[in-house]
Amino acid sequence: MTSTLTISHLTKAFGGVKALSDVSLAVEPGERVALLGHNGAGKSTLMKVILGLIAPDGGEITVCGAAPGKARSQVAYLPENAAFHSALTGLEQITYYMRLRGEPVSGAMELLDRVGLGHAAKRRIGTYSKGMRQRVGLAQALIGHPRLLVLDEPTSGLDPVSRRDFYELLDGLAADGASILLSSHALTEVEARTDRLLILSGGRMVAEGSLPELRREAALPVSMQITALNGYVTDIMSALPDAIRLNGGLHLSCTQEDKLATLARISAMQEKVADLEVIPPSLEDIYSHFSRRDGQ
Ligand SMILES: Nc1ncnc2c1ncn2[C@@H]1O[C@H](COP(=O)(O)OP(=O)(O)OP(=O)(O)O)[C@@H](O)[C@H]1O
Repeated sequence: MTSTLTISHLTKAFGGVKALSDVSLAVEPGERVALLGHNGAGKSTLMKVILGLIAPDGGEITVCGAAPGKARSQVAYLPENAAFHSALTGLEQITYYMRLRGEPVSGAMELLDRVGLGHAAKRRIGTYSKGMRQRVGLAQALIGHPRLLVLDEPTSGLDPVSRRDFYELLDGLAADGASILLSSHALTEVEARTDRLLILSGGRMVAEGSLPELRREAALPVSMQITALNGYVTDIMSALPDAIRLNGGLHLSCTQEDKLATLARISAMQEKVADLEVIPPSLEDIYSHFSRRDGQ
């Protein structure tokens, strides 16, 4: 299978600021990849290089088998705050973009239906909500069946239902073979809705993989919340010397290696335990772990 996007050893500096250092990655057809990173990590710079808007200082990049910019007709971009002319209707806006891209405008209404805007197609964009404007942006990005969609924080400012609808649309595009690269600060959301996470920190790719892979690599401690049956707190604390009293229960943190042995010790006291909750490290914990590792 030929990758839709391949990047190897990419570097880009602005004056003394290294925006990208030795970044390598590949995105396959049908893959949904999330690009995470703190403010200034290099996400927008990477997207601009992919789109051919700025040239890298070093390294190699191929987009749909061509140099960035050469494959523009196969690449769609949705900026974080897509701006539209408020006096145009949704239908006029999409028709206009279709003409610019040399696409038959007869498909404009179908495209608006696809992003859930059919009912408002003939209303001025100035009367649209933020979520509706974001859908216009997505409809515009879908013109011409792009093979790669580059989306800059596409769901920021959207309500939960609009976010879910948005990701369902992306799922359909990915199922049809499109590759999706989206940046986000909404960690929990991308954990559930993408295939792979990339974490940039200070211009370097500090982690890459599915959440279970990153979780394993980070090997962060697991938390356990134990609720003792009446009168047994002291017994449990003497059997588990690392446990502390917290929020009316007992809290224990142990390494991934010790997890099963600790669970076995708790289970041996089951007549004294009312409840046990095992809390794995959150995506925020994993994200901070990798970002910190790079000195952030
Ligand atoms: N045109 C430019 N001139 C000078 N410095 C720049 C330029 N573009 C980006 N930078 C710097 O490069 C670094 C990476 O910026 P970039 O915009 O790629 O980060 P980002 O991860 O997209 O951040 P955010 O989440 O805030 O959008 C930052 O230190 C930024 O100040």
